[in-house]
Amino acid sequence: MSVAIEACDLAIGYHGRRVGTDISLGIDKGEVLCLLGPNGSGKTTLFKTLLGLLPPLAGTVRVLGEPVAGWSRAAFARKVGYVPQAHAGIFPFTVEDIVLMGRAARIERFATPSRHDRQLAADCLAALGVAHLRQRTYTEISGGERQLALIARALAQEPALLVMDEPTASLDFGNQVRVLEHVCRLRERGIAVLMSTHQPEHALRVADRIALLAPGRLVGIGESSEVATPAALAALYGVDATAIAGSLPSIPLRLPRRPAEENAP
Ligand SMILES: Nc1ncnc2c1ncn2[C@@H]1O[C@H](COP(=O)(O)OP(=O)(O)OP(=O)(O)O)[C@@H](O)[C@H]1O
Repeated sequence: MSVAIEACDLAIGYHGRRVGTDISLGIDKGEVLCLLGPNGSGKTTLFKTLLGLLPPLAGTVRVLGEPVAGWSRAAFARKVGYVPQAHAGIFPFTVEDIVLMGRAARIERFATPSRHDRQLAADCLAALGVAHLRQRTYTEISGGERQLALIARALAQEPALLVMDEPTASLDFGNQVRVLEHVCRLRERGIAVLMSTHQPEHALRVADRIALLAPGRLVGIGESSEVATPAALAALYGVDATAIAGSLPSIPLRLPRRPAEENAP
């Protein structure tokens, strides 16, 4: 089974109000698909529907071959990681606690995290350059630091499929690059990644394929350089194509596979 997610003729929305219709897409293992679309076009709604957090208004979603509604939450959490848009949080957990929550589905009920779980949590934080935040209180760190903690939590899940909603939003330039490099590493390890971004240049750097979501419908999906053209992006965002052309990268970010990283978070 190489298909991680398959959505067919999906209609998405809330309480019967349709946000998007006729959405069909698939993601293979070891593939990065980036979703681009203007504010309010339905990216988060689509992600929540693909993850079974919102019921589809029509159509079907299969995750790793099974209908999304058929998964138990625990089994789903062992296979699928979700990085939501960073939220402030209300409970004063430490950052380590937040990351260990990613291990919850793998820890026996009533058991405490093992030495391995703690080491993995530390490794995930270190991989994102925020090992120093481990004992800090989640509600007392910056928005960008929270974003990195949520990505570390998803990595600690050791998922087969990772869905990330604007993972680079609110990150500084260095952390944006670190996260994008990490996305490339996940691909090398055979993990499927679905992510949204407001920065087409990020999508062009890491994605194998790009999907364009205009309000209400998918207007393009395919090979990144063929889909995210200046003309298509200009139409999607309602701006002049000449303003976009010079800002798009021509070289994708491809990291060499390093054996030592095979088992890294
Ligand atoms: N809980 C909700 N109930 C009803 N409508 C909602 C809800 N959340 C979002 N919407 C609406 O659904 C539409 C799509 O919103 P969504 O958050 O999916 O867009 P988005 O593409 O992720 O936007 P952004 O880029 O701004 O994060 C918008 O019109 C929004 O107002």
